Amino acid sequence: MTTVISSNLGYPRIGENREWKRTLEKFWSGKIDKETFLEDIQKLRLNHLQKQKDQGIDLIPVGDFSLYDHVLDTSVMFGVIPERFEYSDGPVSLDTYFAIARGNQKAVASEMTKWFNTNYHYIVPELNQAEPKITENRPLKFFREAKEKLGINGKPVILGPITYLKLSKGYKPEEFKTLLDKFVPLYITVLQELEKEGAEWVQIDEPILATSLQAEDIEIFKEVYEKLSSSLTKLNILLQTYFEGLDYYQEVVNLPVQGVGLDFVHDEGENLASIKKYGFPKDKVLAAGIIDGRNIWRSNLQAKLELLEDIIESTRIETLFVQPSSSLLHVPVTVKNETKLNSTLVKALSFADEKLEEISLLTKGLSQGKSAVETEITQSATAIEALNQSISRNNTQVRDAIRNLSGFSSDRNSSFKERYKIQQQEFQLPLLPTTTIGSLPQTPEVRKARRAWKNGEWTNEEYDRFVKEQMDEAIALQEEIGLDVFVHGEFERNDMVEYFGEKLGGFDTSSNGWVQSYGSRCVKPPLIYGDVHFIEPMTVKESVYAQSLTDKPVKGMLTGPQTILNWSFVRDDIPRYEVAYQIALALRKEVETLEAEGIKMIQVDEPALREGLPLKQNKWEAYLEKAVYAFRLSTSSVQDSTQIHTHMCYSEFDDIIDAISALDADVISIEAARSHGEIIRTFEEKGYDKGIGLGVYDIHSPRIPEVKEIEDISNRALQVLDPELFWINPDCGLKTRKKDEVVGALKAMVEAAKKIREQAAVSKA
Ligand SMILES: CN1c2c(nc(N)[nH]c2=O)NC[C@@H]1CNc1ccc(C(=O)N[C@@H](CCC(=O)N[C@@H](CCC(=O)N[C@@H](CCC(=O)O)C(=O)O)C(=O)O)C(=O)O)cc1
Ligand SMILES: N[C@@H](CCS)C(=O)O
Ligand SMILES: [Zn+2]
Repeated sequence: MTTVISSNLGYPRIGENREWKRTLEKFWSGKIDKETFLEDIQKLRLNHLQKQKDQGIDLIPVGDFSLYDHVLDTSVMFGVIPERFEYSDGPVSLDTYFAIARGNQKAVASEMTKWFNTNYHYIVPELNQAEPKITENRPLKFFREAKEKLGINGKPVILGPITYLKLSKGYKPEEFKTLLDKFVPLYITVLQELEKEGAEWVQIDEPILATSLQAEDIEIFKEVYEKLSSSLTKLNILLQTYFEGLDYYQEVVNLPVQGVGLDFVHDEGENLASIKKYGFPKDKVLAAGIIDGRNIWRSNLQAKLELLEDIIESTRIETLFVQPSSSLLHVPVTVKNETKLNSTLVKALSFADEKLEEISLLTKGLSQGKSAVETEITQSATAIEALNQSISRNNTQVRDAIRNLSGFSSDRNSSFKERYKIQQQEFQLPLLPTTTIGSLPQTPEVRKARRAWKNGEWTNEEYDRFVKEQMDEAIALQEEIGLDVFVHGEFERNDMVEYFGEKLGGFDTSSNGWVQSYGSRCVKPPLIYGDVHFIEPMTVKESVYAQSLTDKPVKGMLTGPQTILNWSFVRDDIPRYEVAYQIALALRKEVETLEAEGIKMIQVDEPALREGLPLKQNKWEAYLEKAVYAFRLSTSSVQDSTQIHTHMCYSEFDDIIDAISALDADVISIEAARSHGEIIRTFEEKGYDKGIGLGVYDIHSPRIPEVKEIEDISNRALQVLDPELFWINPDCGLKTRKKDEVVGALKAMVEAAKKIREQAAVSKA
């Protein structure tokens, strides 16, 4: 008989009403002092633990809660603090901790990047000549707190040494082993102290195991985990993987640890297949991640129980943990406050708290027999069936369109070269046209106005008038600055994805379904629950109005199919690519409407195209082919004279440059300011033969760049890119910046463009 234990991997930090975010921001702005801040935060942390306890979770994670980011927590615990923050010794202060994440007067923040293929961002550790040391045994601190305050014997969570180092920068590949040798003894100390304190299990997260690794990496895993294990006598190590199946399944499950956590949701069936083929060591615990930690759909408990029974049958293990497929960090807190969604949809949802309930129910079902949870099994099946049968999932027009996709061309009428000539004629733009990426500052005034409108304090007319006034100001400002191609400013949008979720059919938006994106910044991913379709124009009113104010071209501004898909919670009863095609067809109608209403440049942003890449490289080609097709489906029906732009804000570019070119956009603007060198090298090697704007300044910083800096960065790019095709623009949208920062920076950018044009004219003469 297998013993079954319920477990969790991590709980959302933000609180039911984003209390975490509000407390952090109050502290940062000096509205509360440190003591109040720490008290409020502790209340929240303990409340999260208590909730998990009340939900009947046996193994509750501790130390997963963070004041900003868990990778930063790991760096700070090991004293990995860049020199510019002037840390010397002893405990790391809150000021230093937040300075690394957010920068301060003297030092720029550390870089932030995507956590695997999620929309969560971590702070990249800078290892440059790091001499790591333990500044504080963080997991121990939170293990003690849970025990003392709530009587919980928690499961400390630590980011594993190999994943930590692989996610870091500031060292050469050949230095990896030497660095690891410095960190492993510190991990041993942390674990031994936990053991002494009475911890039974420690969860060591090594999600890097779910990516494409080399055989030598696995050898490193063997060495490291041998060292960790042999230094412990009682503490059990749970080696936790997530987000994909394991290529080196046999090697991983045979590592010298007491338990292995596998993702049975996002692995495309690979982990189960491996278990069936190779078995699972009987003396180890299998921690089965079977409740989706990254999506929000209620589980069919019957199907999940069958899967668990299959796992038990195939392994005959003594102990099984039932748990989510990953930390619940990636899903909102609770469905209970969702009072505005339709009842069919709301019954089919499961956020973090409901997922914990599902885990408890499955544990009970396995331990006490199915009959113990018969009612809940029926309820879950009924809720899911009702959504599947609903009219929203059976839209014949959408289904027919998807069946007949060949009826929609995904090719423009003419080649880029021919279009280029026609568009040059049409727009008469100067050499090196200047533009921005779309959003202008979302000031507190703009957010307040939207809140007033959403709360019913403002009428539609009042809100429309307000948005128009913002556009009047924005167009006048762009005239004054002297830009060549304008934007309307995106003042009407809460978010570049949520906004479309509010307007497209097949989508709904939750009231409180927030998830952390980076630091205190959250996003509210819309819910794609039905067949996606165009209802009415979504952006045309604003674009047409803004265009009416100027003779300069104003770009229509849309978010692309892959990005809408990636930043939404997507139905899981049909393939994701099919949903992307549905979105693409809806966007195609919007593009056609914009064009028909006289908008001659249309930008379709795809910042999440790269983030959506599967973690395993052998799956990239299939993904990219579909993502490129979806983009082309959205944009290809326009006339040759209509200029299609796209934008991507990430700098790792070289490995997907062919796919980017295949989008066949007339102009792409990409983030480049922080990694200009690398990008230029990519173009040196591979070239690029369509319109391109490399970001010439970093929009994440409030700093106003010097004209000379922008000139230099542009001139370097112009050594490898054709000046006839080169655009000058910032890295990304300007919504998070203040107005005066934006004006200063854009004026410098326009000035730099003028100077480069003058130099070009001189050298031509
Ligand atoms: C480009 N990025 C995006 C990603 N994902 C998206 N879905 N969207 C993106 O733009 N992923 C990668 C990056 C991540 N970057 C960011 C940047 C900024 C934010 C951010 O600022 N988030 C805001 C919430 C934004 C929002 O939707 N605001 C609503 C208002 C909601 C609200 O909090 N209202 C307050 C009142 C506000 C007031 O009075 O001033 C309330 O109700 O109490 C809106 O504008 O209507 C954040 O604050 O976290 C996120 C990701
Ligand atoms: N058009 C959007 C793109 C962000 S990636 C903006 O400017 O905010
Ligand atoms: Zn961007």
